[in-house]
Amino acid sequence: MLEKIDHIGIAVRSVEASSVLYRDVLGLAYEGTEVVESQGVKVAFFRLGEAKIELLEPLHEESPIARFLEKKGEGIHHIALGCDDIEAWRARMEEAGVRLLSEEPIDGAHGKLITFMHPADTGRVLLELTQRRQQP
Ligand SMILES: CC[C@H](C(=O)O)C(=O)SCCNC(=O)CCNC(=O)[C@H](O)C(C)(C)COP(=O)(O)OP(=O)(O)OC[C@H]1O[C@@H](n2cnc3c(N)ncnc32)[C@H](O)[C@@H]1OP(=O)(O)O
Ligand SMILES: [Co+2]
Repeated sequence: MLEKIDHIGIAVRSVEASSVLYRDVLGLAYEGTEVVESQGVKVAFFRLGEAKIELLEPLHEESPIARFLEKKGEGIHHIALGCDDIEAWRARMEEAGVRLLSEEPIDGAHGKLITFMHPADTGRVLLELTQRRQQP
């Protein structure tokens, strides 16, 4: 089943600059930054209850976040839904005619498995499925 809204992804030009609002003004619990080369991003997480805010800064011009910033500027980028079985949810979404943006689940931040779905099939909202890796 879907468990919660895991995080809201926000595209920013500078994680440092945007952290002032979420950490210092809003007082969200800062959980540090992480570079995820495969996605061409540096991310910072801020916890609020069960959900998090994920700030995403592009590492280079080919990053999907760089393209987003170029076309739309800073703003909400995606909604990530926490699930218990990402493979089952991938199959369910495909059955519903929603295109998946990767052949397999991919490595996300915090060692999670993630999958994105094409926004054209989800009402122009980029949705991400995220699942904790099964402990060995
Ligand atoms: C570090 C991992 C972390 C985690 O949580 O663990 C992450 O969240 S990583 C986040 C960054 N990675 C990704 O976003 C990967 C998935 N994204 C993609 O594959 C692309 O960005 C894609 C396919 C969504 C868009 O690709 P691209 O920008 O090259 O295509 P277009 O600009 O032509 O856009 C096509 C169409 O989609 C609309 N669009 C693009 N981005 C978004 C968005 N974030 N939300 C909603 N809609 C979006 C764009 O407007 C175009 O639609 P159109 O009607 O033609 O305007
Ligand atoms: Co995300």
